[in-house]
Amino acid sequence: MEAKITAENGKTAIGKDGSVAGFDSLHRLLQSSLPPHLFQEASRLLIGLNCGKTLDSVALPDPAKSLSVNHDFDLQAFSFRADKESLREPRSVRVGLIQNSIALPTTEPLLDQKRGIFEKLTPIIEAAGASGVNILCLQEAWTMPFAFCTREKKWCEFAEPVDGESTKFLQEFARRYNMVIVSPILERDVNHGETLWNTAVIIGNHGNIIGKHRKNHIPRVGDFNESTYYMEGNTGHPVFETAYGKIAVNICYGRHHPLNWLAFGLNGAEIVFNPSATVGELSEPMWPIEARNAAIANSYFVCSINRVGTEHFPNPFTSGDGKPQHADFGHFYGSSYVSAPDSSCTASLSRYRDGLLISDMDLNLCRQLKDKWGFRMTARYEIYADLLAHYVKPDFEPQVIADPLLHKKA
Ligand SMILES: NC(=O)NCCC(=O)O
Repeated sequence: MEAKITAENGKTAIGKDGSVAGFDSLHRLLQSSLPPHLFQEASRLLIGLNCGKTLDSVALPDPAKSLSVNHDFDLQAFSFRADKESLREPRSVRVGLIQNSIALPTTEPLLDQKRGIFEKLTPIIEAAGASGVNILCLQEAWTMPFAFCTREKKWCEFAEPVDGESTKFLQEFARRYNMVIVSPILERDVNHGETLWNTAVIIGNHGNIIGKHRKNHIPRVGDFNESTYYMEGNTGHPVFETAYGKIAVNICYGRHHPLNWLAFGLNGAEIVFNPSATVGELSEPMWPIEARNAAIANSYFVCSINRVGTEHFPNPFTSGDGKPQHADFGHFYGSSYVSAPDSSCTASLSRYRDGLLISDMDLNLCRQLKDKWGFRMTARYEIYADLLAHYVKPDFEPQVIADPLLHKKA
């Protein structure tokens, strides 16, 4: 495709459809615009090298490819290597991430909207199953539009108990494909007064529910009025030991909190999923950095997922910034990707199309990076524990040593 780049003087080249000047992603734009040797160099600088080489793409089986063509979703697959070890076998796992737009307008009956998403996701989950994915993760609050900008309470009807309809829907696939599935939903806790939480349900590869994790950090930024709906999570930083490795879930806004990432690492996570819902104007420059940095700092893989498209709501709302009322959040820019502990990462999925990103990873890479860089050994946790223990007390005073000359009269 010809590049139609129109960005000038700070004007954006993002198309109405959410494309980058007609391309699915920045990566695709560069690939199409640069001569191959320059693209290779740009790629090396932008997404790094894994064990000294560019990531290999992985050939997927024909049924998966046909599903992506017939149901119009982006399908990409990559493979991360690790060095061969003498005393341990490779620990290879195939991970799948799904990003998608909603299926029906937000004005349709809620049940139709939810079932529409189930229907839309079915071929994408089947493509993951046909590709032999071991662990699959969906996007944040995947069963519903991301209505938390509206502050209207009718959207609470989408909330489900951990063993509700969406879990039952996914348990079938988990059993059929021997696949662990991470399912981020709006949870209704029926045993505690029907309270609401933003929760990831972990479904084991036998269709069993292994456990759940509730989002720790809730945004109070822009139109993200999520604190109107549910409370800060109370499940700590659990790591789930699955048939395919130790996994954890850092839900969306938690990615801005380095200690949140650290805590999952301290509990032994090898892969941390970051199912998200975030929009271009707010966070797009942060998106390629934060998860990748977390993967490096904590010697684990991070799988970042963002939803796709612009969701319009029936009633307009304001953002408290003096700007005119509006009825959408802005564009959810997709761009799901995987980061490895050696600082390499995959190209991202489309900025505007539904997609399935598959990544093979040898989990031995986590310990290899710990041995190489020694971040855990050099971390000096005790001095930070001491600082934090003081900081949370009301009588804390910052350790500031002022230049005595600063306050002397001339
Ligand atoms: N869903 C959510 O927490 N979004 C907050 C916005 C952001 O973190 O980019």
